[in-house]
Amino acid sequence: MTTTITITGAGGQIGYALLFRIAAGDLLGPDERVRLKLLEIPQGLRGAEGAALELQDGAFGLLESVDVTDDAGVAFDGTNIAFLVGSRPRTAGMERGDLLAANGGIFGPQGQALNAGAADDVRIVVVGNPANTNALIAAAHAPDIPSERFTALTRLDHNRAVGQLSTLLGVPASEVRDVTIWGNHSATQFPDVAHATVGGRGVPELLAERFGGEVAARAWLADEFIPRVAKRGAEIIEVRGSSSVASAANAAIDHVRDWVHGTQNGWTSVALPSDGSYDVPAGLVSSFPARSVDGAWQIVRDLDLDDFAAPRIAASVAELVEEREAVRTLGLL
Ligand SMILES: NC(=O)C1=CN([C@@H]2O[C@H](COP(=O)(O)OP(=O)(O)OC[C@H]3O[C@@H](n4cnc5c(N)ncnc54)[C@H](O)[C@@H]3O)[C@@H](O)[C@H]2O)C=CC1
Ligand SMILES: O=C([O-])CC(=O)C(=O)O
Repeated sequence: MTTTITITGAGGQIGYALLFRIAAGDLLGPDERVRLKLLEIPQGLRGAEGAALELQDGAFGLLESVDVTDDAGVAFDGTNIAFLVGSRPRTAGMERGDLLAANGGIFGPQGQALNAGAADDVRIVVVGNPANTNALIAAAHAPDIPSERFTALTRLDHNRAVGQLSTLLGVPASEVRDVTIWGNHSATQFPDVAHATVGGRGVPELLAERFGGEVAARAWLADEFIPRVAKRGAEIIEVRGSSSVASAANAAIDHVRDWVHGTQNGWTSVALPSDGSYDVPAGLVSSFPARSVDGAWQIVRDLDLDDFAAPRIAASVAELVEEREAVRTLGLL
């Protein structure tokens, strides 16, 4: 079998990190051949062409072809999986709101091109920020594609939360299960450990042991863990001098691999159009706990939300509603 995969912004940093992992089989496994389609704007084409030359030099056994184009119609024709990465990254001092106007205009035309040419089984993940609202815009321009095929990446936030717990509790990341990122891929997100477990024990209980009581554990969550995870993107920008790249590409691969092959080890976090669960307005692209079953995301339902969680989720959802209003006002929806 061969899968056609489109990567937008393929000449940029995350594109460069993604391409080689996909070609090496990290996305779909060692038996699935891939056809890569690299979309760039004219000024980014040389970067994508250079990456294509290096892909050739990698002599990847699974790589059937690589096409580089600045025409979205060509890039999305027949695509089975689309990574929408291309957009301007945030730089020091910028908040995601600043990116709405700068990047929102990219996703309407790309939604239309996907609608016109993508394969019937297309799966789309938006990485470019502001990712949730960009996915909302793209879905709104693709009436023939089921809206649940449009997702946005909060797996990086999820992995960051798992990484923090793994380090604190001194356990391998693979033992940390059922963490949830709720809401927007922004500083308002709510990384939730209330249902998380390690080795069959609840994380809240383990944190209470570690910090000497439930009150101290909650204080650590509110004052250290949540802001650390939610603002990790800014921390990386400050330390590296540019935004997350390899970890973002890794998360995008985790997201699509689990979508195609099914989630292992509990649930994960995915931003997808709400069906009204947990009082998130229907249609809003918000992050939820989700499992992939038979190739489709299913929101994990009926989790109890206490008075620590509910207002935090509501605050992030309110930000998504504001973003939706802002792009409506800009005429992008
Ligand atoms: N959701 C997430 O967890 C994360 C999202 N990001 C976001 O990912 C995006 C890409 O980041 P980087 O690769 O570091 O940026 P980059 O600037 O290195 O690459 C972006 C590429 O997109 C291209 N591009 C711009 N408009 C395009 C269009 N209309 N069609 C196709 N290509 C287009 C540019 O020419 C450039 O080559 C940024 O928006 C960044 O904020 C970054 C990290 C994590
Ligand atoms: O913070 C940024 O601008 C890049 C990003 O989305 C992240 O690292 O989570």
